[in-house]
Amino acid sequence: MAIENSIVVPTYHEKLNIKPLTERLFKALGEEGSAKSELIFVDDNSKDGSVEEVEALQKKGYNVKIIVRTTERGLSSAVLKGFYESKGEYLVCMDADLQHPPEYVPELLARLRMHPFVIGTRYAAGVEMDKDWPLYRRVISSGARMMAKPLTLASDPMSGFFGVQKNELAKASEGTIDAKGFKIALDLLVKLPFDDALIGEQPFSFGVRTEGKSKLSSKVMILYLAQLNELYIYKFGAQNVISSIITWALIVGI
Ligand SMILES: Nc1nc2c(ncn2[C@@H]2O[C@H](COP(=O)(O)OP(=O)(O)O[C@H]3O[C@H](CO)[C@@H](O)[C@H](O)[C@@H]3O)[C@@H](O)[C@H]2O)c(=O)[nH]1
Ligand SMILES: [Mg+2]
Repeated sequence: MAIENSIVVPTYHEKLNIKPLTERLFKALGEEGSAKSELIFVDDNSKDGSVEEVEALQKKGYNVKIIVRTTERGLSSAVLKGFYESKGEYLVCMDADLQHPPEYVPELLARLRMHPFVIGTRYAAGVEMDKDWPLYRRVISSGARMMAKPLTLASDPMSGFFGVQKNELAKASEGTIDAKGFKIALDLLVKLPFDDALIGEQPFSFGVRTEGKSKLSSKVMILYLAQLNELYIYKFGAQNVISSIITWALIVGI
């Protein structure tokens, strides 16, 4: 059966999460869904046994592969690499650490048949934030979300769980997608030409990381501000940055 769905997972030191993620994902997809889906890990040379873990899963018959990068590092560029190497038309990005529970993937894929882009959102009725997520991460996340409001209507543009149709990805002008940042969903939401009204949303409860550590450090906040600056200029033009900041201030009620 032809591959329709490609699930791309950036990894750095995630050996212990690879097997449970693969097993839970393909179980959730079921027999028919699994036959038309591939799972691609894009690893930045972790050298922690992730490759061997994937090889063992391949021997068990799972359609999974791992791309190991040795000359590049970074979450967004890893995701883009996976997208460009994928066979499917329906692309999903998710984290390895099970904070994006694989059981939501079939629903997200179904929505992706009807929307050019589907954002996994933690800000919806009936879902909740990981209770172990520290207060400082919640505060930063809320602030970051507010600052992105003028850029997109998506309710959780900071999310690392999303889907995009490959033909939409191909519409990005050459070299515009920023592979340096780590908020790849936000970048795509701003730069792909689809209308905001067409964005689909997949509510999900943010899970708890039980193996390994978060890779995102405080430096990420500075990178995010730089990314926001670039996106404001991209969307509103350099001369409009001041007025868009005023718009933002009005929106968030400062
Ligand atoms: N290849 C590669 N993968 C990376 C890198 N840095 C992180 N990753 C992978 O990217 C995924 C997310 O990293 P975490 O370290 O688990 O991030 P987090 O602090 O939990 O933040 C996540 O949730 C936030 C809230 O939704 C998101 O904003 C953020 O993008 C990320 O998805 C994991 O699978 C991790 O291994 C890197 O430099 N290279
Ligand atoms: Mg995580």
